[in-house]
Amino acid sequence: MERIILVVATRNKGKSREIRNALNGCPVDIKDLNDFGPIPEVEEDGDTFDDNAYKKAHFTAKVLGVPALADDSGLEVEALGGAPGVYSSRYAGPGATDSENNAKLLEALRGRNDRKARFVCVLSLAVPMGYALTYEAACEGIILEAPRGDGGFGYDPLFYYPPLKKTFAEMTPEEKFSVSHRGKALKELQEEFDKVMVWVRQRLEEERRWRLGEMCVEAPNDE
Ligand SMILES: O=P(O)(O)OP(=O)(O)OP(=O)(O)OC[C@H]1O[C@@H](n2cnc3c(O)ncnc32)[C@H](O)[C@@H]1O
Ligand SMILES: [Mg+2]
Repeated sequence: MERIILVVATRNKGKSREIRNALNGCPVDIKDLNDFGPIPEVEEDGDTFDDNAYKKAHFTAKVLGVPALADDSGLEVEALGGAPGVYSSRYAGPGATDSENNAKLLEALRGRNDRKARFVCVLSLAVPMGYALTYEAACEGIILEAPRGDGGFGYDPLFYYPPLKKTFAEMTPEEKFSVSHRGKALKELQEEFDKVMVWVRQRLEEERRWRLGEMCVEAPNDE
Protein backbone atom coordinates (compact mmCIF):
# COMPACT_ATOMS: atom_id res chain seq x y z
CA MET A 1 0.00 0.00 0.00
CA GLU A 2 1.22 3.48 -0.87
CA ARG A 3 2.55 5.37 2.16
CA ILE A 4 0.68 8.49 3.25
CA ILE A 5 2.57 11.79 3.14
CA LEU A 6 2.19 13.87 6.30
CA VAL A 7 3.59 17.38 6.38
CA VAL A 8 4.58 18.86 9.74
CA ALA A 9 3.12 22.35 9.44
CA THR A 10 5.32 24.45 11.69
CA ARG A 11 8.03 27.04 11.13
CA ASN A 12 9.40 26.53 14.64
CA LYS A 13 12.54 24.36 14.48
CA GLY A 14 12.28 23.26 18.13
CA LYS A 15 8.73 22.01 17.69
CA SER A 16 9.52 20.43 14.35
CA ARG A 17 12.39 18.44 15.91
CA GLU A 18 10.18 17.18 18.75
CA ILE A 19 7.34 16.19 16.42
CA ARG A 20 9.60 14.49 13.89
CA ASN A 21 11.41 12.53 16.63
CA ALA A 22 8.08 11.29 17.96
CA LEU A 23 6.78 10.17 14.58
CA ASN A 24 10.06 8.63 13.47
CA GLY A 25 9.27 4.95 12.91
CA CYS A 26 5.55 5.50 12.28
CA PRO A 27 4.37 4.13 8.92
CA VAL A 28 4.12 7.51 7.17
CA ASP A 29 6.33 9.72 4.96
CA ILE A 30 7.08 12.76 7.11
CA LYS A 31 7.82 16.01 5.28
CA ASP A 32 8.27 19.51 6.55
CA LEU A 33 7.46 22.87 5.03
CA ASN A 34 11.01 23.18 3.62
CA ASP A 35 10.31 20.17 1.38
CA PHE A 36 7.83 22.29 -0.58
CA GLY A 37 8.04 25.63 -2.30
CA PRO A 38 7.34 28.72 -0.20
CA ILE A 39 3.76 28.91 0.99
CA PRO A 40 2.10 31.94 2.58
CA GLU A 41 2.01 32.22 6.37
CA VAL A 42 -1.31 31.65 8.08
CA GLU A 43 -2.64 34.42 10.27
CA GLU A 44 -2.91 32.96 13.77
CA ASP A 45 -5.86 35.10 14.82
CA GLY A 46 -7.91 32.46 16.64
CA ASP A 47 -8.94 32.96 20.27
CA THR A 48 -7.87 29.47 21.28
CA PHE A 49 -4.99 27.05 20.69
CA ASP A 50 -7.57 24.77 19.14
CA ASP A 51 -8.68 27.35 16.55
CA ASN A 52 -5.11 28.20 15.57
CA ALA A 53 -3.94 24.59 15.38
CA TYR A 54 -6.82 23.72 13.06
CA LYS A 55 -6.26 26.85 10.99
CA LYS A 56 -2.57 26.04 10.42
CA ALA A 57 -3.23 22.36 9.70
CA HIS A 58 -6.13 22.90 7.32
CA PHE A 59 -4.53 25.78 5.46
CA THR A 60 -1.35 23.78 4.87
CA ALA A 61 -3.23 20.62 3.85
CA LYS A 62 -5.39 22.62 1.43
CA VAL A 63 -2.48 24.47 -0.17
CA LEU A 64 -0.18 21.44 -0.47
CA GLY A 65 -2.88 18.85 -1.16
CA VAL A 66 -1.58 16.42 1.49
CA PRO A 67 -2.52 15.73 5.14
CA ALA A 68 -0.89 18.16 7.56
CA LEU A 69 -0.11 18.09 11.27
CA ALA A 70 0.06 21.47 13.04
CA ASP A 71 0.80 22.38 16.64
CA ASP A 72 -0.45 25.44 18.42
CA SER A 73 0.96 25.80 21.88
CA GLY A 74 1.89 28.30 24.52
CA LEU A 75 2.43 29.20 28.12
CA GLU A 76 -0.40 30.18 30.48
CA VAL A 77 0.70 31.95 33.66
CA GLU A 78 -1.86 31.95 36.44
CA ALA A 79 -0.87 35.30 38.00
CA LEU A 80 -1.08 36.93 34.54
CA GLY A 81 -4.63 35.72 33.92
CA GLY A 82 -3.44 33.07 31.46
CA ALA A 83 -1.08 35.33 29.47
CA PRO A 84 0.84 35.05 27.23
CA GLY A 85 -1.43 32.16 26.06
CA VAL A 86 -2.13 32.22 22.34
CA TYR A 87 0.23 35.20 22.06
CA SER A 88 3.22 33.24 23.44
CA SER A 89 5.34 33.45 20.30
CA ARG A 90 4.84 37.23 19.96
CA TYR A 91 4.54 38.21 23.65
CA ALA A 92 7.23 40.89 23.30
CA GLY A 93 5.82 42.04 19.93
CA PRO A 94 5.62 40.77 16.34
CA GLY A 95 8.75 38.85 15.35
CA ALA A 96 10.02 38.75 18.96
CA THR A 97 12.91 36.39 19.73
CA ASP A 98 12.74 33.75 22.47
CA SER A 99 15.02 35.81 24.69
CA GLU A 100 12.89 38.95 24.24
CA ASN A 101 9.77 36.96 25.18
CA ASN A 102 11.55 35.47 28.21
CA ALA A 103 12.73 38.92 29.34
CA LYS A 104 9.19 40.27 29.06
CA LEU A 105 7.84 37.35 31.11
CA LEU A 106 10.42 37.90 33.86
CA GLU A 107 9.54 41.58 33.93
CA ALA A 108 5.79 40.84 34.16
CA LEU A 109 6.39 38.50 37.11
CA ARG A 110 8.99 40.61 38.87
CA GLY A 111 8.29 40.59 42.65
CA ARG A 112 5.40 38.12 42.31
CA ASN A 113 5.42 34.97 44.42
CA ASP A 114 2.68 33.15 42.59
CA ARG A 115 4.62 31.79 39.59
CA LYS A 116 2.46 28.81 38.65
CA ALA A 117 2.18 28.21 34.91
CA ARG A 118 1.24 25.57 32.42
CA PHE A 119 2.26 24.77 28.90
CA VAL A 120 -0.58 23.76 26.58
CA CYS A 121 -0.28 21.99 23.24
CA VAL A 122 -3.00 21.30 20.69
CA LEU A 123 -2.16 19.14 17.70
CA SER A 124 -4.45 19.18 14.69
CA LEU A 125 -4.14 16.66 11.89
CA ALA A 126 -6.18 17.84 8.91
CA VAL A 127 -6.86 16.56 5.41
CA PRO A 128 -7.20 18.98 2.46
CA MET A 129 -11.00 18.93 2.52
CA GLY A 130 -11.02 20.09 6.12
CA TYR A 131 -11.76 17.11 8.36
CA ALA A 132 -9.43 17.01 11.34
CA LEU A 133 -8.40 15.06 14.43
CA THR A 134 -7.30 16.90 17.57
CA TYR A 135 -4.99 15.97 20.46
CA GLU A 136 -4.50 18.22 23.45
CA ALA A 137 -2.32 18.08 26.57
CA ALA A 138 -0.86 20.33 29.26
CA CYS A 139 2.05 20.31 31.68
CA GLU A 140 2.23 22.27 34.96
CA GLY A 141 5.28 23.97 36.36
CA ILE A 142 6.76 27.13 37.89
CA ILE A 143 8.35 30.16 36.24
CA LEU A 144 11.83 30.73 37.70
CA GLU A 145 13.37 34.14 38.39
CA ALA A 146 16.30 33.48 36.03
CA PRO A 147 16.87 31.10 33.11
CA ARG A 148 18.49 27.68 33.68
CA GLY A 149 19.82 25.27 31.04
CA ASP A 150 20.53 25.59 27.35
CA GLY A 151 18.48 22.84 25.74
CA GLY A 152 15.04 23.12 24.18
CA PHE A 153 13.60 26.38 22.86
CA GLY A 154 11.17 29.20 23.69
CA TYR A 155 10.33 29.50 27.38
CA ASP A 156 12.06 26.21 28.30
CA PRO A 157 14.89 27.81 30.39
CA LEU A 158 12.31 29.52 32.65
CA PHE A 159 9.88 26.61 32.98
CA TYR A 160 10.74 24.52 36.06
CA TYR A 161 9.13 21.12 36.38
CA PRO A 162 9.11 20.17 40.12
CA PRO A 163 8.78 16.34 39.80
CA LEU A 164 12.12 16.16 37.92
CA LYS A 165 13.65 19.20 39.68
CA LYS A 166 14.75 20.61 36.32
CA THR A 167 13.72 23.22 33.82
CA PHE A 168 12.68 21.95 30.40
CA ALA A 169 15.98 23.39 29.11
CA GLU A 170 17.94 21.22 31.58
CA MET A 171 16.22 18.02 30.44
CA THR A 172 17.36 15.63 27.74
CA PRO A 173 15.00 15.57 24.74
CA GLU A 174 13.72 12.18 26.01
CA GLU A 175 13.00 13.56 29.49
CA LYS A 176 11.19 16.56 28.08
CA PHE A 177 9.18 14.32 25.75
CA SER A 178 8.14 12.06 28.65
CA VAL A 179 6.50 14.88 30.62
CA SER A 180 5.83 17.84 28.32
CA HIS A 181 2.54 19.10 26.90
CA ARG A 182 3.70 18.24 23.35
CA GLY A 183 5.13 14.86 24.39
CA LYS A 184 1.84 13.83 25.98
CA ALA A 185 -0.24 14.96 22.99
CA LEU A 186 2.16 13.20 20.60
CA LYS A 187 2.00 9.99 22.65
CA GLU A 188 -1.78 9.94 22.26
CA LEU A 189 -1.37 10.31 18.51
CA GLN A 190 1.37 7.62 18.41
CA GLU A 191 -0.79 5.18 20.35
CA GLU A 192 -3.59 5.26 17.82
CA PHE A 193 -1.46 5.88 14.76
CA ASP A 194 -2.68 2.86 12.81
CA LYS A 195 -6.31 3.88 13.35
CA VAL A 196 -5.44 7.45 12.35
CA MET A 197 -3.90 6.26 9.09
CA VAL A 198 -7.07 4.26 8.29
CA TRP A 199 -9.12 7.39 8.96
CA VAL A 200 -6.83 9.50 6.75
CA ARG A 201 -7.02 6.98 3.89
CA GLN A 202 -10.82 6.98 4.11
CA ARG A 203 -10.99 10.77 4.03
CA LEU A 204 -8.56 10.98 1.08
CA GLU A 205 -10.55 8.36 -0.82
CA GLU A 206 -13.81 10.22 -0.16
CA GLU A 207 -12.15 13.38 -1.35
CA ARG A 208 -10.90 11.73 -4.53
CA ARG A 209 -14.36 10.34 -5.32
CA TRP A 210 -15.98 13.64 -4.40
CA ARG A 211 -13.71 15.50 -6.85
CA LEU A 212 -14.66 13.01 -9.55
CA GLY A 213 -18.32 13.65 -8.75
CA GLU A 214 -18.83 10.03 -7.71
CA MET A 215 -20.31 10.85 -4.37
CA CYS A 216 -21.93 13.67 -2.54
CA VAL A 217 -20.25 14.31 0.80
CA GLU A 218 -20.72 17.44 2.77
CA ALA A 219 -17.50 19.34 3.28
CA PRO A 220 -17.13 20.79 6.78
CA ASN A 221 -17.52 24.55 7.11
CA ASP A 222 -14.48 26.33 5.84
CA GLU A 223 -13.39 29.56 7.54
O1 LIG B 1 3.11 28.60 14.53
P1 LIG B 1 4.32 27.72 14.28
O2 LIG B 1 4.89 27.87 12.90
O3 LIG B 1 4.07 26.30 14.66
O4 LIG B 1 5.51 28.21 15.28
P2 LIG B 1 5.38 29.21 16.52
O5 LIG B 1 6.69 29.27 17.22
O6 LIG B 1 4.80 30.52 16.06
O7 LIG B 1 4.37 28.45 17.47
P3 LIG B 1 3.02 28.95 18.14
O8 LIG B 1 2.32 29.93 17.29
O9 LIG B 1 2.27 27.70 18.55
O10 LIG B 1 3.54 29.69 19.43
C1 LIG B 1 3.95 28.92 20.51
C2 LIG B 1 5.02 29.62 21.32
O11 LIG B 1 4.94 29.09 22.66
C3 LIG B 1 6.20 28.74 23.13
N1 LIG B 1 6.27 27.28 23.32
C4 LIG B 1 5.43 26.32 22.84
N2 LIG B 1 5.86 25.10 23.17
C5 LIG B 1 7.00 25.28 23.86
C6 LIG B 1 7.92 24.40 24.45
O12 LIG B 1 7.80 23.09 24.38
N3 LIG B 1 8.97 24.95 25.08
C7 LIG B 1 9.14 26.27 25.14
N4 LIG B 1 8.33 27.17 24.60
C8 LIG B 1 7.27 26.69 23.96
C9 LIG B 1 7.21 29.21 22.11
O13 LIG B 1 7.63 30.49 22.44
C10 LIG B 1 6.42 29.25 20.81
O14 LIG B 1 6.93 30.21 19.93
MG1 LIG C 1 2.90 30.58 15.31
